[in-house]
Amino acid sequence: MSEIKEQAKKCGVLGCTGMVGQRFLTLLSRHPSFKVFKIGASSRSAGKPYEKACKWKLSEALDANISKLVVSECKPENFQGCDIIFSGLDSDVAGEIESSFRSAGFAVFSNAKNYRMDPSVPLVVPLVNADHIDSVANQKARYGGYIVTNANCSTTGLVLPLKALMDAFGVLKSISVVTLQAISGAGYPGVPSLDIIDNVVPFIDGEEEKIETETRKILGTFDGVQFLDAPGTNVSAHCNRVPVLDGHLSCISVSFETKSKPSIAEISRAFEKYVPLPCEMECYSAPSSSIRVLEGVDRPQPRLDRYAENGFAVTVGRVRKDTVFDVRFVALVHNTILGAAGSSILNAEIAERKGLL
Ligand SMILES: NC(=O)C1=CN([C@@H]2O[C@H](COP(=O)(O)OP(=O)(O)OC[C@H]3O[C@@H](n4cnc5c(N)ncnc54)[C@H](OP(=O)(O)O)[C@@H]3O)[C@@H](O)[C@H]2O)C=CC1
Ligand SMILES: N[C@@H](CC(=O)OP(=O)(O)O)C(=O)O
Repeated sequence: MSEIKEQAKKCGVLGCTGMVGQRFLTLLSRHPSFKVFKIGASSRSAGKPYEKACKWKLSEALDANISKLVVSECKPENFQGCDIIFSGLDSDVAGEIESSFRSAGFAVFSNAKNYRMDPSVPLVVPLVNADHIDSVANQKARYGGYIVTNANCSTTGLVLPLKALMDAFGVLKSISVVTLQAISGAGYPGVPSLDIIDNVVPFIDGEEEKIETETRKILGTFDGVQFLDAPGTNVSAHCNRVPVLDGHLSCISVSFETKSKPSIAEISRAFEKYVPLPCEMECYSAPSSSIRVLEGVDRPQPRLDRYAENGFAVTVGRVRKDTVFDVRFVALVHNTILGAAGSSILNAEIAERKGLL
């Protein structure tokens, strides 16, 4: 766009018409140093102005300049001049397209599942394992560019409170999580209305496996060469789709390996005191408080709490003793903000601070 300032990073957004793509454009439209420069989607949308190509689903109106941009096909040559590529691509096509952008030398920040468990690609929940971004030097040497992935949206809402507990009390032995996931998580048009209205669907394809495996990589370490899974961290997940627009709620129970079990007050304090790296670095999108703890007996709730810290925090409530595990609580994450586009943007802010852009 013509008004892009000299010092602003020019951003390309792949998958711009989808639920995550719409969130990218909204968040980037008010970003002080990242500006939308090119947008891409499928050949069905390419060649059309964004306002014609996209079925806009967010309550906030989009910036008029962005809505007039013409959608391109997702080919690296159409994104020349971009400093950052954000991807909200469907996973059926993300693998090949993102790899072509990496080979063309771009820094790609992806939401898709394709490369999350790749041993050379960091899986970064920015409020949890920002240090894993350092590993992109290895990809740069091999491919010219690099891919940084962020996690499955439910995984993101889980690992943030788990990381606070790990830092405070050591290895987490066993974790049980039961999710209640919003329909925007399934993309657009997503779950048929006849399936979800007046209903709960107790199955989301592949979701439980992703939560169980991604959690160990994210809570693990990067030793300069490879990613090492966190010890313990045995996760059992049940996933359910519920008739909520945005916001994934999780009921979580945790057992610690340590014999001296922390009290409920100590656990609540560990959530509140947790300060992740992007907050220390004062990244623009970092929340002032990354885990918000609520006292109300019936909180958090998606409708009331999903926009805590502009959607960049996880809200925790009902922290209490468990009769089988050591502690149980409820956590809420905004699935398309911290659970998707917002985390990609924070990852790019971290990469910028580290001189990797
Ligand atoms: N929704 C969420 O809460 C979360 C989603 N994710 C992941 O983020 C990604 C995007 O999700 P979401 O926005 O919900 O999905 P949507 O289905 O809403 O959007 C998919 C996007 O991919 C584009 N696309 C589809 N086929 C092609 C193609 N052949 N070439 C180029 N572009 C194509 C679509 O463009 P067009 O309109 O032209 O078809 C659209 O822009 C997925 O990988 C998803 O798994 C991750 C975490 C959370
Ligand atoms: N499957 C998630 C959203 C998503 O697309 O996740 P992933 O990128 O891990 O497939 C949901 O339905 O809420």
